[in-house]
Order: sequence, then C-alpha cells, then structure tokens
Amino acid sequence: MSNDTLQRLSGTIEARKNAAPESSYVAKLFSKGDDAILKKVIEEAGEVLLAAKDGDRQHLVYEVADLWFHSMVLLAHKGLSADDVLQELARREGVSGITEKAGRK
Ligand SMILES: N=c1c2ncn([C@@H]3O[C@H](COP(=O)(O)OP(=O)(O)OP(=O)(O)O)[C@@H](O)[C@H]3O)c2ncn1[C@@H]1O[C@H](COP(=O)(O)O)[C@@H](O)[C@H]1O
Repeated sequence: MSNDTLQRLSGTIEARKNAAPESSYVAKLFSKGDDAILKKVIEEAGEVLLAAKDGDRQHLVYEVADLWFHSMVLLAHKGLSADDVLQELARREGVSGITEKAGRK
C-alpha cells in the first residue's frame, strides 16, 4: 500500500483553502464551513452502510473513497491532515489492546 496518493491529495486539498469558492468542489466546501463538511461526512458514511449491505464490492470501495475524501477535507478544515491519522494508526501498531487514547480529550 502506498501513502503517496494520500499525500498528493492532502496537498491538493490544502491548496484549495486559497482558491475561489466557485473554482472547485473542495474550495466551495471549505467556504461553506463546518456544518456543510460534517454533513457530507455523515452522508458518505450512510452511503458506505448502504453499499456494504448491497453486496457490490466495487460500490463499497467507491463509497469508502468518498468517505475518506470528505474526512480529509474535514481534517484539513481543522488544521490536520491524513498524515496525523496515519501517525495515530502507526502508534496503535505498537500498542496491545488499543486502550490508550493518546491526545484525546
Ligand atoms: N477525490 C475527490 C472526490 N471524491 C468525491 N468528490 C466529489 O464529492 C461529491 C460527492 O458527493 P455526492 O456523491 O453526494 O455527489 P453530489 O450530489 O454531486 O454532491 P453535493 O453537490 O450534494 O455535495 C461529488 O461532487 C464528487 O465529485 C471528490 N472531489 C474531489 N476529489 C479530489 O479532490 C481534488 C480537488 O478537487 P476540486 O476541488 O474539485 O478541484 C480532485 O483532484 C480529486 O483528486
């Protein structure tokens, strides 16, 4: 598995913060703010649920990609990135039981 795609996409999403809202989907979503971004994340999570139930594996991959993408937009909006999540997953590889919640309030 390669993280190159996630890194490139993170860079593109980050760059959209300085773009005019009408110039791109991500720029428009940033301009709408928190609630609009969170709504997309919830909407895509629901679509993942439906895809998981319909038995079409490619459909599931498609909807999870939508969910990951919108989660990345949310992270960027909050000053974070996919890299922060990858670091947390890497940290968990070394923790048995995953009971530690480092950094959680
Ligand atoms: N990976 C994605 C990506 N995945 C999904 N989407 C968009 O997310 C939306 C998914 O929402 P829906 O399925 O609900 O479709 P919709 O009804 O059109 O969406 P809404 O208008 O209701 O929000 C669609 O408009 C998709 O085009 C994405 N848009 C952009 N990217 C990446 O982000 C980059 C920057 O995109 P722009 O900001 O458009 O240049 C692109 O180069 C891509 O790499």
